[in-house]
Amino acid sequence: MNIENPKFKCRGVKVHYGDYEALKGIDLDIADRSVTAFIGPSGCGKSTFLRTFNRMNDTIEGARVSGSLTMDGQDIYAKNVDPVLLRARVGMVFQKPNPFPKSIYDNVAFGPRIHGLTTHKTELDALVEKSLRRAGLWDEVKDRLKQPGTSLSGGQQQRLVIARAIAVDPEVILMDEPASALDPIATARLESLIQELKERYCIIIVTHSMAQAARVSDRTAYFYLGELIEYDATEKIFTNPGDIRTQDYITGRTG
Ligand SMILES: Nc1ncnc2c1ncn2[C@@H]1O[C@H](COP(=O)(O)OP(=O)(O)OP(=O)(O)O)[C@@H](O)[C@H]1O
Repeated sequence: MNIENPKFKCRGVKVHYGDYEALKGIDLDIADRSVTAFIGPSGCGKSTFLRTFNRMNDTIEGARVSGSLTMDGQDIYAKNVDPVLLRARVGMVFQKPNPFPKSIYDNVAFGPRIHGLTTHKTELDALVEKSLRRAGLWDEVKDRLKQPGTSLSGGQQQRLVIARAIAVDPEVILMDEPASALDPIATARLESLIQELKERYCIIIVTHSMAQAARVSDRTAYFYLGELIEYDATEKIFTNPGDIRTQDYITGRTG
């Protein structure tokens, strides 16, 4: 589908694990300030593809990425790109909330400290508060910032991890099945947060829940066996898919 001024442009993106071709040449553009969902049966390559956007596949032994992937027109696999800096611009939230074994405050302050984003304690305090507010967690934790991040509920921990990503001022947030460990109430909370965050960030979400993709995303990409089968407005994908394989998946005949 045609997207004006895309945040990411992927052309012929392949990923191999050793000899195994997990992604077979993906062409797709991702819009800024919107939510893009990746769906498809288990093993189709959604998570593998998600990890290409912040070079997390670099950390997996035997994984090899080829093709072209640009962010704001710049090749993110160019030799002069520092993956650590890239990952601050393109944050990631995983399936299981993974707060560091530190206080709530220190979880959020971690990135800004490493990247030297603030010079004074008051500035850091303000940044921690702003990040927690944006992640919709401030009111619940403002009186217990010194307690361990792991003392929070699963849904709160997931929002803490989002606050930690937000603290380094990213442009993109990648989410790999972020609600799969959450109960329905925490999931609803997370979904409404995603809706708020898209006003500011480019969000890409991998989800097994088609209902969730339908609720939160603007565009949906359907993958099958390492190929992109269909990519369109979410409403179109779920009401009138153009490919029989997409239709089989959304109606529960595949996967
Ligand atoms: N580290 C790895 N080493 C070898 N093969 C891998 C590795 N990670 C993924 N794969 C393989 O690549 C393919 C795509 O996996 P991936 O995890 O991206 O799929 P997925 O669509 O996200 O699946 P799921 O929905 O089950 O999480 C699968 O066949 C998987 O077995």
